[in-house]
Amino acid sequence: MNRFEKAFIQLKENEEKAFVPYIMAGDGGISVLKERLLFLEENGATAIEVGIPFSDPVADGPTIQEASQRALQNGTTLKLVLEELQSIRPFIQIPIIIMTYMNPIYAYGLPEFITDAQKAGIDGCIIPDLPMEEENVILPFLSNAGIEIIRLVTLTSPTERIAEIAKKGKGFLYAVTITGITGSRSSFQTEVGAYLNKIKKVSPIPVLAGFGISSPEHVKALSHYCDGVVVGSKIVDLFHNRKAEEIIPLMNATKKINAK
Ligand SMILES: O=P(O)(O)OC[C@@H](O)[C@@H](O)c1c[nH]c2ccccc12
Repeated sequence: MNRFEKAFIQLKENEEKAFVPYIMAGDGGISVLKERLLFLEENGATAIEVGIPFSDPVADGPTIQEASQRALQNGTTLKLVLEELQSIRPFIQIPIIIMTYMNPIYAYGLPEFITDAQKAGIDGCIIPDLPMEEENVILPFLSNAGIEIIRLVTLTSPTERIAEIAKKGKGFLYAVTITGITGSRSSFQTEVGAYLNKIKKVSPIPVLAGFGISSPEHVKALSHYCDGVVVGSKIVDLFHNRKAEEIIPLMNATKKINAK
């Protein structure tokens, strides 16, 4: 049983929904990564997405683009992050997911990336610019290393494609809730509930909603239709502005006591 399966069984037993925060590694310096991961785990994160800074994050909005720039200016590299995660791994029990584009992996060297990600104890990867049709460049190596690909589906994905993608994974399915890039939003398209219900019907693995989620109300509303949420920009913003305590009510919105 991998860490994802353990995490989701725990959620089911606690009758809670998943909360997966995203942070940018190296934003605030690589030295704060451990304390931020510990803080998120201690406050109820189901798993954590660790972003690798990149000069051309095409799927990211301004908040994460700026975090990426700060991390790059701090001298953050994929190698540095994997080394730091290897030293942090023994202290963190929940799944750790690397969020990176393909370019940093190619620049690092695919075999070396797989070796070092496995040494770091990474459980999953989100690679937004790797469509399912092109996965075979890396999937066999990740599978051998016990690393899951967390796949994305979007509002415009046909149902058959959603079903096909959902059947390939073992971690969770990432349902993107808006047509566009990452970044906190004030509202969602009305059909997002029906969209999440449709995905839940065809997915054998947990479905998490992500993009634009930035308040406890959003967390409750969207996790009603699926197995939980991913929150990135809001978390990046709160850490950057030294308001980490405001992350706690966001996470608590997925807890049983709040689930109305
Ligand atoms: O920032 P938001 O709107 O809360 O969305 C989550 C997102 O940041 C995180 O999952 C992520 C960061 N970069 C990405 C690129 C593609 C897909 C997902 C991501």
